[in-house]
Amino acid sequence: MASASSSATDPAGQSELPVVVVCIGMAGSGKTTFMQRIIAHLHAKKEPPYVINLDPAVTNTSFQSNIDIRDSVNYKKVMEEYRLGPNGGITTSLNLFATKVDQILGLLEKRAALDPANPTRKPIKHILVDTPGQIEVFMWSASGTILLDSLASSFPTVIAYIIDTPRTSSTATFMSNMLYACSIMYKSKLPMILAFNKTDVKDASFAQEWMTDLDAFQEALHGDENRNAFGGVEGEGAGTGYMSSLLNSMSLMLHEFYHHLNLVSVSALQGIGIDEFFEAVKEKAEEFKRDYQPELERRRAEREEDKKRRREKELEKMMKGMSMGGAVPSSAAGEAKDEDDDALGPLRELSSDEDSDDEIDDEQDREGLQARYEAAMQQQEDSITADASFAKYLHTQR
Ligand SMILES: Nc1nc2c(ncn2[C@@H]2O[C@H](COP(=O)(O)OP(=O)(O)OP(=O)(O)O)[C@@H](O)[C@H]2O)c(=O)[nH]1
Repeated sequence: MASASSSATDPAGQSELPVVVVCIGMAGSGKTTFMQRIIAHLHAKKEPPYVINLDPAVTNTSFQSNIDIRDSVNYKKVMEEYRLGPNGGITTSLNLFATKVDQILGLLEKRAALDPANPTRKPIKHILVDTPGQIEVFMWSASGTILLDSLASSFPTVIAYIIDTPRTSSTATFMSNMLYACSIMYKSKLPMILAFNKTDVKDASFAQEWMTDLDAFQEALHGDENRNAFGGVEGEGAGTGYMSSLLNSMSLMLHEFYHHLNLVSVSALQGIGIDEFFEAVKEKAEEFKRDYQPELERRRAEREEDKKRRREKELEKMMKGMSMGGAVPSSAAGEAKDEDDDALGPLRELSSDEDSDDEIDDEQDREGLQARYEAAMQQQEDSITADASFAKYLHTQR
């Protein structure tokens, strides 16, 4: 796995590592239109990006993805099989897809390097990731964290938070959006760009002012208060006084957080501000290498150590279990796999110039538990898929 720490080059030292831009935005913020716009922009610059769709529930996107979660996971089937609602279906689909994270990274690393067999093909410069509109499902799920952490441990990674500017122009909606952005940043621990979208309808200069001048925000707050914009009766819980003082305190707290953000005004519809957006991406990628990388490296080393300890413990337990009860019936592993097989298919990559070996088969997934156990003994660097199967088996043995 390439490490984002290895200066800015891939393991072979052949090319600059691409930047991962993860687009996050509330439903209706214009995330899909924005994705479409930045993809078209990069194509026009003859720097086609590598696109990953992580939204299993999206019915149609106006752009093509190189890796699409929908090719591997059947969201409707997941809901049916596990009797889940829409959000549970998205979470479980992401969980299933997260077991393929090593394969995804393998494909990305291949595309990030020069290909001696195809010297005319330029290594990719940008990896664009689309996420579900249900932000919390992605940001606060274990699989969302695994996917983000894995990307960030291999490539400089930046979050682009898309905001619906016309719907963020009151002090209360502005503040709630900023709190959301703040929670995403602290959860992901990644540099963030705020893309104020739809500026063809409403200019984002008010946001720029509120983020740099605390007095200006407080003045706007008093204005809203005087217009009784918050409703309610003072002193009765949700009334004017309460809301106003809450927003005031939050603005004091968030003022420090604003220093870490880049704000860009864009219109995905009209293509305004896209060059500025990519300037911000460049800046944030540098910031990632300078400020975020050391912390990520430390966390990754900690996780690896922890994983190794747990694996050794599990193997020890397994050895004991096998010597007492004989070999594990292969049907146990087979049954467990069958359950997932219906909903989870192999990872596919859309590529016009790749050989068919880019369609990664799941041969290893199909091996019995015994074979997986032996593989784990031989390879210390086994995949998450094997870990998950082990954990599943051990769980059933408890
Ligand atoms: N005026 C204007 N409208 C925009 C802009 N970007 C997107 N829209 C509109 O906003 C609406 C929502 O856009 P989408 O791109 O579907 O937004 P989304 O965030 O992907 O929404 P979901 O698909 O519900 O998650 C559509 O009607 C778009 O045409 C923009 O820059 N300006």
